[in-house]
Amino acid sequence: MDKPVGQVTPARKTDRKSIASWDRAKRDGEIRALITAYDYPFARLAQEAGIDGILIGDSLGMTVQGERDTLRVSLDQIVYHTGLVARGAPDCLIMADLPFGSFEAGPAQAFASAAELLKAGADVIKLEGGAAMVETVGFLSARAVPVCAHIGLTPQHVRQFGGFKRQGKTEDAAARLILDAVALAEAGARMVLMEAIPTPLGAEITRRVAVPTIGIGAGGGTDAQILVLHDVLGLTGGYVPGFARTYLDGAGLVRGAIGHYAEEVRARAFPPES
Ligand SMILES: Nc1nc(=O)c2c([nH]1)NC[C@@H]1CN(c3ccc(C(=O)N[C@@H](CCC(=O)O)C(=O)O)cc3)CN21
Ligand SMILES: CC(C)C(=O)C(=O)O
Ligand SMILES: [Mg+2]
Repeated sequence: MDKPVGQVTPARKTDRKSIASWDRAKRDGEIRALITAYDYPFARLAQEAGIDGILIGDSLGMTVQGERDTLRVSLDQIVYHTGLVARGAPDCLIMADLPFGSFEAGPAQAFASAAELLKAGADVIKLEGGAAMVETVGFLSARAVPVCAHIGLTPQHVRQFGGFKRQGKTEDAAARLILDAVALAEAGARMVLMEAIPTPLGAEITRRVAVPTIGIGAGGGTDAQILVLHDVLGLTGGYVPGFARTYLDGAGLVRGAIGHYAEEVRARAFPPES
């Protein structure tokens, strides 16, 4: 860690909320950083720390709800958490996940769900899927909904994949992901997020699409990086993907503080005598 805990980076003046600013950053070769967050205090801290964008990810099913996958997260839950995060980080790009079951039935279902997320404060909605989602992405894009297309390891496909498995490992699979990314961008996607794919493939897709790319476990060749908040802070109870980096022993700090408080109560050191 370079900085003491609690030190606040001065607010960044550069525009990081408008999608146009992300296009500009790609053009200028300026890399950007996103993180997930699910509530007001962490969103506020992320903005103060100078993060460019915040994702209200359906990973909250795992990090916040303690589930083993993301499948049971509801649209209402993402709407609720998006409101909290948007209030905490008004200067960051706010991206919200369309959860499993809220968009796959067709473009009309996707639009109704996406509209709820924009009303809750999202600047961009993210949906998982490749070629199968091209029509939906076109429909949303023509109707005022900025879309980020999520390809590669799409956790909502965990049953189909048979686990959280890295994608794009064969030449065929890599070629298909390139075609998917190009088709999604041509259909109107304003961003493409790639998860758990080989580094050269992440770089190749970044060159092939005009829109900004975001990578997680996709190597250093993407226009932006994203990680899950609880992994960064050392708060994830359970499996942390190998590509994540933990910058803080959050679990140790929190356990220590709560333990200290409980100890003082038992020792009658808290509350103080009045
Ligand atoms: N805490 C947390 N961090 C994340 O980054 C994250 C979540 N949760 N939940 C939703 C998805 C799932 N993620 C993952 C999970 C595993 C791999 C991975 O690389 N898996 C190994 C082993 C898979 C296996 O068990 O066979 C691989 O080599 O494929 C990648 C992304 C990323 N996302
Ligand atoms: C891991 C990121 C990309 C995500 O989709 C989430 O947090 O739900
Ligand atoms: Mg997600």
